[in-house]
Amino acid sequence: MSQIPVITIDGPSGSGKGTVTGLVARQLGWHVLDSGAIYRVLALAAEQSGIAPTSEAALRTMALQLQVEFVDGKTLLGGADVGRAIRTESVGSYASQIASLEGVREGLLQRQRDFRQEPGLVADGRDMGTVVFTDAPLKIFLTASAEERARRRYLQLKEAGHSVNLPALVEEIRARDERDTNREVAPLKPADDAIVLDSTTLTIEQVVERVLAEATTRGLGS
Ligand SMILES: Nc1ncnc2c1ncn2[C@@H]1O[C@H](COP(=O)(O)OP(=O)(O)OP(=O)(O)O)[C@@H](O)[C@H]1O
Ligand SMILES: Nc1ccn([C@H]2C[C@H](O)[C@@H](COP(=O)(O)O)O2)c(=O)n1
Repeated sequence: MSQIPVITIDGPSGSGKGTVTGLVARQLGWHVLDSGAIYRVLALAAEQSGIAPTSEAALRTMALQLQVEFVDGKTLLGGADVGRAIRTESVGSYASQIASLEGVREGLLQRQRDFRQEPGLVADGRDMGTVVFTDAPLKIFLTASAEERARRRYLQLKEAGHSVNLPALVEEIRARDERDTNREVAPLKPADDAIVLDSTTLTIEQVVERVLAEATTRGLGS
């Protein structure tokens, strides 16, 4: 397998993976893979085409042909900017449903591995350490309580101008955890060799500092 280094950051929704991934990658000068964004774009495309979240064969074909690009901080689907549209809880929930299908995961696997480019990659998702980059020299499993994650998501969505309801968000996050953790294919769980970090009472800076310290210990990014 490739020797290009990868740091995997897996964990449940709202644990801070995306934020920490971006900051760690910036500090190291590495690339970023937001694998959840790819699942979300597929979910949006499927919704728009009226494909049911259970239509595995159609979703696998769509996964293999998906015209998704990440350009200058924008997420493009067939050239259209869908960065805002994919961030709703409804698309997140649809993404979580289709992500339980083996055909969908297979259809997206190589696309994710192609992000492994010099000088290195920080990969954010649910199965980065357990399936996609099993040989990563540093694997982090980032978590936080469901209430704290819902609170963070509430503030984030409100700030982005979405109308939100905190108790509904807690329920939504719990339902998504349940689906992501209990699915048969690539369930959300720490890799055996992952470092588990609970960020419930940590600031973003503290989490980033800890990840960078673990990277330094392994001689990464120096
Ligand atoms: N340690 C932290 N303390 C406080 N707020 C945080 C912390 N980590 C992340 N946040 C905030 O929580 C929100 C969710 O974080 P982020 O989007 O990075 O989570 P995520 O795990 O990538 O979620 P998802 O998997 O659903 O995309 C953001 O607004 C972020 O600024
Ligand atoms: N590697 C991944 C990334 C994402 N998913 C699924 C599960 C999530 O509920 C959904 C949206 O991801 P998010 O943007 O919230 O990180 O996509 C997955 O199964 N595997």
